[in-house]
Parts: sequence; C-alpha cells; structure tokens
Amino acid sequence: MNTSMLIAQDKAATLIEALPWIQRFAGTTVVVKYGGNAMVNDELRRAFAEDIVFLHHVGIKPVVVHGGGPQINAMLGKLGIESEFKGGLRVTTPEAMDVVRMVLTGQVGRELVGLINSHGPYAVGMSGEDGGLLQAVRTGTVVDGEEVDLGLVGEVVGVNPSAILDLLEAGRIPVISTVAPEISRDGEPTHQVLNVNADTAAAAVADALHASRLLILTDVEGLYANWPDRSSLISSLTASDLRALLPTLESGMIPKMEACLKAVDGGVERAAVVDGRMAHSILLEIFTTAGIGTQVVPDGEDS
Ligand SMILES: Nc1ncnc2c1ncn2[C@@H]1O[C@H](COP(=O)(O)OP(=O)(O)O)[C@@H](O)[C@H]1O
Ligand SMILES: CC(=O)N[C@@H](CCC(=O)OP(=O)(O)O)C(=O)O
Repeated sequence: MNTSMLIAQDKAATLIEALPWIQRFAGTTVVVKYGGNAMVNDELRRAFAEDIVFLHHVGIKPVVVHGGGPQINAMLGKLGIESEFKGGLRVTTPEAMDVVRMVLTGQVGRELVGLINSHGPYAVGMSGEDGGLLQAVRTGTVVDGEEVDLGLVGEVVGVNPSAILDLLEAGRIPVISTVAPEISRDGEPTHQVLNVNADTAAAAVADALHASRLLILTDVEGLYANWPDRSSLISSLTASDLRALLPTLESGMIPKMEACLKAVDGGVERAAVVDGRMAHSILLEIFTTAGIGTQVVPDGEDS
C-alpha cells in the first residue's frame, strides 16, 4: 500500500472507532461545562464550537453550561471594583453581582452562541433566570473552621429543566450562564439574583436532565492524586474513591470534583474532567476508547 492509502486507512480507522460511541450516546443528553480558563484563545474556542456542533449532528443533545471567572475578573478590574475569592468562591457585593450578570449572560454567553452559530442557527443562550431554570439559596463557606459570608453567592437547590427540554425538542443547543434567582429557605422568591459556581450548577443541570455524561473542561489534564506531581494523573475512579479523596483536594479542583460526584450520585452515567487546553478534547473524551482526562464512574463499575 502506498503512503496516501495508508493515511486514508488510518483516517477510516479513526472514524470507525467512533461508531460504538456514536451508537451508545445518540439520543442522550451530554452536559458540557466550559470554564473561563479553557476559553482563553480563539483556536480553542473555535474547536470547542466545532465539537459541540459535531455532537449535535451525530444525534447527541449537547447542553453547554459556561463559567467566565477570568472574564469577570477582567471587567471588575476595568471598572476598578475589587473582588476576592474565599474557599474557591467569589465574595460578591451587589456592585460585583451586576458585573457578574452582565459578563456571563451579556458577554461570555453571547460569544459562545455566536461561535456555535457560525455553523448554523443552533445555539440559543439563556441564563438561570430564563424560564425559571435555576433556583438558589444563599450560601457562605467555611475557611479554617470559620463561617465566611460571601454576599450574593448561592447554591443551586432546584432546576426546572422545561425551558432546556423545549429547546432540545426544537433541535437547538442551549447555552446556559449560571446566574440564579434566589429563593428564601421557605421557598419564596426574593427577587434577588445570586452568583453560583458554574461547575456545581452544571452538575445540577446534568442531574435534572438525566444526562448520560457531564464533561467539565478545565486548564489541567485532569485530577492528580498528589497535586502538583504530574505523574499522579488519575484516569478513572469510582464515586467512593472520589468521596475519600475529596477532603485532600485544593482550590479550583474542589468544586469540579464535587460536581462530578454530585452528578454520578444523581444518576449521570459518567462525569469527567478533561483538558480544555487541548483542541477537540470533547471529541477525544466521548468518541475514543481510551478517552482522556479523569472520569468518575458509579460504584460497582470498573474504574
Ligand atoms: N489535585 C488537583 N489536580 C488537578 N488540579 C488541581 C488539583 N488541586 C488543585 N488544582 C488546581 O485547580 C485548577 C483548576 O481549577 P480552576 O482554576 O477553577 O479552573 P476553571 O477556570 O477551568 O474552572 C488547576 O489549574 C490547578 O491549579
Ligand atoms: C460564586 C463564584 O465564584 N462564581 C463564579 C462564576 C463563574 C465561574 O464559575 O467561572 P469559571 O468556571 O470560569 O471558574 C465567579 O464569580 O467567578
């Protein structure tokens, strides 16, 4: 066989490797969380949009939930508003909340919708406020054993997925920004919006949609057992293994791995953290046998 035939055979092998995965996931919902640190260059952003449109065209129903921490930081900086993180969450004043809402829904969400829609009229942006999608209660955090007030920060306690289901039914790709209306402890709307961590919001959405997969894109290869020892990357672990590991984790990995656990405990078949700095990481994770990154599987399955 000459070289061009060998190259062609290689391409056919790559395509056919995807067949069992396409058969397995067609008709299911895949929730992809796109983080601010994985959307920092144009090539990656374009590859992300291509992957999402690819999923759509092989019969999978992708739902994008996005963050935008670095973009919020940049806008707060431009406006001269100070902000700090405690326990991995942004302390959010009313002034900062206006910026969070404006940047996530009006800037980052718009940009992702535009990128996906350069392939066709698929994406529709919505925030956690639209169609009563998310409900959150105000939450603080605990740092060094002390309760810390975070201001207008919430934890998602309810998801009403009907607006997402309407969009999926119409063949659209929902792109969701994670701003959430507040409800009081007794369930009444307070008419305030809260800033929620996008990883945990994505898990709540995946859970409510009975998604087959939650994929969280980030700026490392996956979960390291002994961060920052690069030889300790974990390719797969069970929910129980993860539960045992959670107290040892640091900073940004905490909400991500909590989100994976919440999703798998809620019935999502698999949740994975993958490297968003690698172009087409979504396709590699879903359509190749080896996958990439770190996947969390339910107890009793081979990790
Ligand atoms: N055990 C760990 N494995 C991998 N990354 C870790 C670990 N512990 C802490 N991290 C840090 O978590 C970061 C990812 O979280 P974050 O910066 O919030 O990402 P994103 O903006 O994508 O949501 C990594 O870049 C790394 O610095
Ligand atoms: C409460 C809280 O911290 N909210 C986050 C929301 C955005 C987010 O989670 O963005 P990434 O996924 O890019 O980190 C924030 O204000 O930065």
